[in-house]
Amino acid sequence: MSDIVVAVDGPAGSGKSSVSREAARRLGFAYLDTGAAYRALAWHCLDEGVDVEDATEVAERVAAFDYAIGMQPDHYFVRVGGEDITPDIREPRVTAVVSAVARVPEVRAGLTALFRRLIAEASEPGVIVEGRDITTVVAPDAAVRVLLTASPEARMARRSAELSAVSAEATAQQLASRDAQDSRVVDFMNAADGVTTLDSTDLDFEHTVQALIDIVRAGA
Ligand SMILES: Nc1ncnc2c1ncn2[C@@H]1O[C@H](COP(=O)(O)OP(=O)(O)OP(=O)(O)O)[C@@H](O)[C@H]1O
Ligand SMILES: Nc1ccn([C@@H]2O[C@H](COP(=O)(O)O)[C@@H](O)[C@H]2O)c(=O)n1
Repeated sequence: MSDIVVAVDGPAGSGKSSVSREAARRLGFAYLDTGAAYRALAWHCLDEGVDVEDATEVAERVAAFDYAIGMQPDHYFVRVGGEDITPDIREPRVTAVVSAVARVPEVRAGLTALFRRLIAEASEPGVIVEGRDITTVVAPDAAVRVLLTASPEARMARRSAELSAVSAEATAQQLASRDAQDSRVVDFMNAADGVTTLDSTDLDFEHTVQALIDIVRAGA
């Protein structure tokens, strides 16, 4: 079991995955991308022809969800039923439905239990866990708790730069719509008590990684 748990939450495009993964790599920590599990379950529902708006049907898929994720920063993978679906979970068709899957209470309970098990099983000296409800629900007792934010304009510009095939307007609309849907389920826009806010609006990637590492070293 890791001695140091670092919980990182924040809105879409704030840099949670990329910054957490790089900080974990430099610290020699494990890294857990929790959004990948919600995405993988959404992918699985689409693959099986499940109506993602039918909460009962979606909930039925959680108990037997055969999921595996790589937690080493340099060996990241996502598998369902042994099939590697690492790139597939980022497809727009998955992103479009993941919030509907993530709002089902049985899904949240099942995946929260899975995340806690994965955190407990990590053997590295520390683990950085990122998502939307890590500081408040999954690991509220984490040694270090961070809300990674950036202005909507900065987040949209960063996401647009990644998705050259999609218009900036469409990207902005998708990001805002996902944040709006997800905010109905968990509050990741405001730091809970004891959570440190890291605003990367005016920081480049390198400075943001360094700022997170500094927070970890000061708090652990
Ligand atoms: N401080 C920064 N300055 C510039 N670009 C950044 C910064 N932080 C992250 N990025 C870039 O912004 C993009 C979005 O980051 P990332 O995918 O890590 O966000 P996220 O919060 O995990 O998003 P989502 O919740 O939608 O998965 C990536 O291309 C990443 O490299
Ligand atoms: N702790 C979490 C993490 C994610 N979600 C849901 O999954 C979606 C995808 O997350 P990404 O970080 O990969 O973008 C996200 O939009 C949420 O619907 C969650 O609910 N809780």
